[in-house]
Amino acid sequence: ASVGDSVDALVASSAERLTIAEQVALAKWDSKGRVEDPPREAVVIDKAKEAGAASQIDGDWVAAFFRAQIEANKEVQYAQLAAWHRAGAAPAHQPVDLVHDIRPRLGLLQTQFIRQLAIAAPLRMAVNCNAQVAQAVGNYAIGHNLELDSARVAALDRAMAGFCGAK
Ligand SMILES: O=C(O)C(=O)C[C@]1(C(=O)O)C=C[C@@H](O)C=C1
Repeated sequence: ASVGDSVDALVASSAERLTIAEQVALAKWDSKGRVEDPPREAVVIDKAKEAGAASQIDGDWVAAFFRAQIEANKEVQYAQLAAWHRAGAAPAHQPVDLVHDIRPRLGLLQTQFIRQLAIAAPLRMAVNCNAQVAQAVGNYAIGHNLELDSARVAALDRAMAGFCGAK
């Protein structure tokens, strides 16, 4: 896979992670739990840094990348929970097990992210990095018939916002 393709792959993984955010939101609707769980965020970032180190990926960069992924995840959760509060109910759904099902799925995705980050690493220092990432998100949106000004595309832009710059 080329470096350019790897940014497309990161955008696709980010979209997958945001789809899982919808399941997280359902779990939190049922449990009445808070969206933001700072100790859990610390665990997610520590694990990512550890996995990144094994692939010779800069720890500060991996941390910045996953902080953005987590922020986007919360953005999706807040929007969905508010929509369900306005509607008076969440959509009918099976029980969602955050700890035993959803977080492990996020963990599997993390492995995929690390692989893709290792390939895409040279691009983060490119002068046009932000433009390339924005373009990759735009291409994803077009390919999936998403309006560029939709909440989903905004969340994808947020999710990829930690990719460029720094070391
Ligand atoms: O695991 C959770 O509880 C989530 O809401 C997911 C997630 C994440 O993106 O990894 C997002 C927000 C929380 O603060 C912690 C982690």
